[in-house]
Amino acid sequence: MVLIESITKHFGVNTALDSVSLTVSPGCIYGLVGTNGSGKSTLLRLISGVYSADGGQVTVDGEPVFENPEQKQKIFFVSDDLFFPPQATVDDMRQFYRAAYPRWDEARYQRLLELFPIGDRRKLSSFSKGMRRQAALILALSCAPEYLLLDEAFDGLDPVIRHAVRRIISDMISEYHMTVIISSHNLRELEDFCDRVGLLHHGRLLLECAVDDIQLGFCKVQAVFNPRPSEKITLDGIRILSQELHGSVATLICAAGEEDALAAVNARSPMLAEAVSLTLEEVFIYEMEAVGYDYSKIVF
Ligand SMILES: Nc1ncnc2c1ncn2[C@@H]1O[C@H](COP(=O)(O)OP(=O)(O)OP(=O)(O)O)[C@@H](O)[C@H]1O
Repeated sequence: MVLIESITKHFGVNTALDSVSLTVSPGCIYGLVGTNGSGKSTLLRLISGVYSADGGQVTVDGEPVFENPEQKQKIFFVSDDLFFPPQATVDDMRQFYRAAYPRWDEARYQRLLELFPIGDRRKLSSFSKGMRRQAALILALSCAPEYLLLDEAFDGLDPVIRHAVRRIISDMISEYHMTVIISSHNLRELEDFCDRVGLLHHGRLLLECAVDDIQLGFCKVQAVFNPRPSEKITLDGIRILSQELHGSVATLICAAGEEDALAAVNARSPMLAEAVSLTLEEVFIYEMEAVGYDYSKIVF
């Protein structure tokens, strides 16, 4: 289990993470989403023990990771900014990781090389961006880590490879009791892939929930009012993330399930009201608008 308790990280005067707490349960695929510079990579680096925290603590299975080589053997971090030694081939990296990770799975490595035939004798520096990503993922999965941390790791992979990698990871979770934390801006992909998501903005955790609960926790209600409301609509006990009024039709984005939101809207006696669920991407955009991160009205 990954336990993050009130973690804070500063870079000079810049606060990259501000008292973030969350728990990632074993066997979970946890998606980290957020605006650019919101602290996703910093959080992954703290979990993997690359950085030490300035406040709070991160533990993996009850132990800190920073300067703890034994704990680090359980964790594989695929950075968004891949680094390989300039002359290295995939085979060189295999030898390096095989020595570093006790659960290295040679049969899986060979199988992955057959599936993704990038060649293990060519210099990694001669690979395309997508091929380098494939190499990093082949090596990461062959290490069979207990905790796999992926920082925008599917970036640059073609759709077929992305799909294949997602399937392999899902299979490995049960086979190796693996836990995955992945950051990405591809919310559609995370929605299909993850069990839970955390939404970061300016170093703070704005939202944390199970992906299945998004449908229970958010919806869009469209309602026709006659007469047209003269003021902003408020609903008893329901947070409205965004609202628009076009003529007599109001569109309300509510932080509530469809049933509760409809009941609250119907209490205002509209002529007609209906609710639809939201995607993760819509929840992301409306939550961001609610905290002033709103580019929707910009016109060039
Ligand atoms: N090594 C560093 N030195 C100084 N500042 C840093 C460093 N790493 C991150 N930061 C700052 O910390 C904040 C969070 O950065 P981070 O890379 O964690 O964001 P992110 O959510 O991964 O962003 P993106 O989605 O753009 O990749 C940013 O303001 C960034 O400038």
